[in-house]
Amino acid sequence: MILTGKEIKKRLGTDIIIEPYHEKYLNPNSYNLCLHNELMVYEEIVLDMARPNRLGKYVIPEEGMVLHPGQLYLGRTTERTETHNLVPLLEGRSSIGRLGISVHATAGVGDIGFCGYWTLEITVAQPVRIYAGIPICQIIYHTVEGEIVEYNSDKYQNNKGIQPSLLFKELDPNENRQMRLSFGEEGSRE
Ligand SMILES: O=c1ccn([C@H]2C[C@H](O)[C@@H](COP(=O)(O)OP(=O)(O)OP(=O)(O)O)O2)c(=O)[nH]1
Repeated sequence: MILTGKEIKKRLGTDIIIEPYHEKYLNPNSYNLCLHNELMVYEEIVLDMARPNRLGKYVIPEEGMVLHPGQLYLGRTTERTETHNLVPLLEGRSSIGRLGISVHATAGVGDIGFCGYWTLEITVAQPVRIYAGIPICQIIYHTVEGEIVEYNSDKYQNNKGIQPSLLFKELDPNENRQMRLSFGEEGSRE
């Protein structure tokens, strides 16, 4: 079941922490989260999922910043959230989607126990000017069934800001090479 706005409000300070919280962002069954003014853009032409990739940092100025199609922008929410006993889901807002702006790349599901700022994987369908501080997405809370094991990852838990992919942390370089060899890469097939 999805929590209503009133239930979200009732659980503030216990199962749900949203900092800062503003009543005006509470919806019938979600809460709007705002865009921070920091953005990051990968500087590599080809990203390597097995290694850290270089990033450029930008600050969205007062007059806004034009985002362009074909580019991935990593942003983050202004709000730090903590969720216990519920699954937090990150979703776009219709008004933002109607401008051709997507706020996540297929991964909108958060974990029970996730604490931190949400990293946004922003792409746009056509050039569009964005501004910091706008409510860009919404958080939805799902009740759960079954025993709970809280999220406790060394990748994204308790983050302090935008986090690029840390997938490389879970890849053992030797295991990874073996996998590539078995798929016939690196010039030989095993
Ligand atoms: O667009 C998103 C989606 C999720 N998260 C946060 C909440 C979530 O709890 C955490 C980890 O997400 P997920 O479990 O999808 O990532 P993973 O790559 O599987 O990481 P891990 O191995 O740490 O679970 O990142 C974001 O900041 N942005």
